[in-house]
Amino acid sequence: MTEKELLKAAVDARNQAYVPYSNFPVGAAAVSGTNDVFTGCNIENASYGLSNCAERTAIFKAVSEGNQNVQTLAVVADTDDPVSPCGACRQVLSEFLAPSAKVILGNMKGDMKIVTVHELLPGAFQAEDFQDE
Ligand SMILES: O=c1ccn([C@H]2C[C@H](O)[C@@H](CO)O2)c(=O)[nH]1
Ligand SMILES: [Zn+2]
Repeated sequence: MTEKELLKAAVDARNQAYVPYSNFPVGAAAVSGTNDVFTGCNIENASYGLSNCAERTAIFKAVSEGNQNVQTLAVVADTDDPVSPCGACRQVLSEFLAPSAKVILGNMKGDMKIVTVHELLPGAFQAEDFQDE
């Protein structure tokens, strides 16, 4: 799947966003190690803090269907510059994407920026920091 195709999948997922509070729909698409694509949107809640971002929805869908290694993740929103994932999502990305994995950031104008997970969150908290081995 090309970067453009993956962004298109994220744009389609964005149409499913449940955003009555922010009116800021976001879409994401995660490619698994076996090249399956899992899409996600942000899903908000009347108890605001329970809202889930598009990136985490997509990653959690991948994991819940047996894909713990996400290769590439695309995210898109209607921002001036390519959308910038929140800190919580950066941490979750670092759990399921390799440090060098590609994250494709986009907006509705078609701007695109490709970064690595490490660039998004250098020094991410890791299981190795507290587990044996
Ligand atoms: O990268 C981002 C940034 C924000 N949001 C969501 C959270 C909330 O629903 C809305 C406004 O912050 O956008 C995402 O889904 N992804
Ligand atoms: Zn987030």
